[in-house]
Parts: sequence; structure tokens; C-alpha cells
Amino acid sequence: MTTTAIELDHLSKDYGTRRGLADLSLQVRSGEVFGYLGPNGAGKSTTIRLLLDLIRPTSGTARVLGLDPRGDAVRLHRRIGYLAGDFVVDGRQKAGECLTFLAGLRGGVPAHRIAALAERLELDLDARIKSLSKGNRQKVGLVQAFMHQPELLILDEPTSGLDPLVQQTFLDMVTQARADGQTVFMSSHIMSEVEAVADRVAIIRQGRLVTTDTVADLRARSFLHVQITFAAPVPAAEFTGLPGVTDLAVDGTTLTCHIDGSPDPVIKAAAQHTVTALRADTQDLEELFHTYYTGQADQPRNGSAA
Ligand SMILES: Nc1ncnc2c1ncn2[C@@H]1O[C@H](COP(=O)(O)OP(=O)(O)OP(=O)(O)O)[C@@H](O)[C@H]1O
Repeated sequence: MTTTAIELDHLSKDYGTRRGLADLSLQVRSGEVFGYLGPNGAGKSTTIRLLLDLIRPTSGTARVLGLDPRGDAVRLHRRIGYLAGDFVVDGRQKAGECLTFLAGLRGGVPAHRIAALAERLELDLDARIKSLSKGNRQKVGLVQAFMHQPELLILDEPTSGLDPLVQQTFLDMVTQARADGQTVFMSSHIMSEVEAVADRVAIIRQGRLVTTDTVADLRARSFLHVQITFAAPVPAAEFTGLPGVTDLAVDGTTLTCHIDGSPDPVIKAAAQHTVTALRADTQDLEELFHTYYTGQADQPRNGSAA
């Protein structure tokens, strides 16, 4: 069994003069949950369509489960569970009929497994698809992606349209899939949706990979917001240029700054004076993510691009 579930090597996709994806290299390891994050139009769906051979790259290569998405498409699709961002099926069918039909295409799935997934997601299998809400249609999409217990799940914006309770059920399904040895590659534009379940995330913007890291390391990379109040005004010069200090402002007796790394130099400098109050908040991941989104962090401080 291959240890790399997905390997992208200098993959690019142009749509005419429009760039969908630019020189993207990335590896997803077997057995991990990988969050693929980026704002609207970043190139997430383009990447996923390339993995499924729904579109062809302009240059570069993709390997999925060690195989070529083009040459090995039929073999590969049986081993993959795919949820498209724009999942559409015949609305006249009942949800159960549709899933049984799709199960047949995948070589058959025990009916009890479809029923169990539907029950877990509270999906009515007797309802006609056209009568279902967007969220309930998305549940049909999730059942068809998970039902044949594929080695690799490729899910494009899987939580789209789901209410918070169902989102949690979905995240539990992902956690269980990982425990069963499946690999999950899921896209999202919201960090908080993937941070609870993803081992690693990649952030893309304008078709380019901005950073790849473990969720734990991304957290460690986030900086501290610090506010220190002194008994008497302090000279800013004593804090300017201390290691890791940015955005320093001293307003009379109040100092505010960001600290990247150890707070020790700032604490030692502050200790030369009488400190009356101190507040330090960790930048949350959503905030960090926003700096990547907007391009403010084009030079990641200590991340590794895979
Ligand atoms: N068929 C197409 N023809 C022309 N341009 C396209 C096509 N598909 C995508 N693009 C462009 O490629 C870029 C990446 O689009 P893509 O759909 O991959 O982004 P995304 O990250 O999935 O965004 P979203 O979250 O909005 O779905 C966008 O600028 C988009 O306009």
C-alpha cells in the first residue's frame, strides 16, 4: 500500500487566459485528514476536479493512490468517495433509489450501510430528491461518498448547507473514517470547520499554495497580542527591536505589541518598571488564517511548504 494518497507535482491549470491553479506541489499522506483551505475562487475545486480527471492539467502531474487519474480513472473511482461542490443528481428519484443506483456503480454496497448512514445524518430515504432542502441534498451527497468505505474521500466543501448539528455529525464521520484507516481530503473556506478534525492543512490563494502545516504548528505560529500597563510612562525605545516584537505602541503608561515567539525579552524589559496590569491573548487560528487569505503573510514565519 502506498504511503502517499495524493501527490501533486507542479500542477497548473489555465482556463484560457485565466489562471485556475499555478505550479502547485503538495502531498497528502495515507491515513491523514487533510484540510484544503482558501477563499472563493482560490482554486480548490479546480484541484479536486484535476484529481478526479474531470478536467486536465495545463502542466504538471497528479498521482492519486499511486495511480494516474487519467489512465487509471475507472480503477481509481471505485477506491474514492467523491463529493462534488455542486453535487447534483436526478431530482425525480427518491433519495434511497438514487443511492442504491450509485451503489451499484461502485460494485454494490450493503443496504444496511446506506440505511445506517442515512439514519446518522437524519436523511429520509423515501423523500424525492427534488423535494429536499439544500442541506438534505448535501446529506445524499455525503452518504454516496462514504457508503462504499473508500480508501480515499475527496470532499469539496462538504459542510456547505449543513446546520451546525449535522456539521458535527459529519465531523464525527470524518474522525471515524480516519480511525478506520481512510484518508480524507476536504476543502473549505472556513478554518474552524476543519481545524477540529484535520491533521494538516494547506492554504491556497489565487491558485497558489501559501502554506502547508499541521494544525498544531499553525497554532504555535500564531502570535500573542500583549497589553502592559505601567505605574508611570515608559520609553518606547526600551521595547523597540526586542526579538519577535512587532506593532509596538506606547501610549503614556500603556504598551501594546504583538510577540512572535518567546515573550521573555518583553517580560524582562517590562520588569524594569512597575507593572500594574498585563494581558496576553493568543491570536486565534481564524485570525491567522485571515492574514494568509489577504496575503499579509506571504512570507510564512517558520512554516514549511510541502
Ligand atoms: N470552467 C472555468 N472556466 C473559466 N474559469 C474558471 C473555470 N472554473 C474555475 N475558473 C476560475 O479559476 C479560479 C479558481 O476557481 P475554483 O472554482 O477552483 O475556486 P474555489 O477555490 O473552488 O472557489 P469556491 O470556493 O468559490 O468554489 C477562479 O478564478 C475561477 O473563476
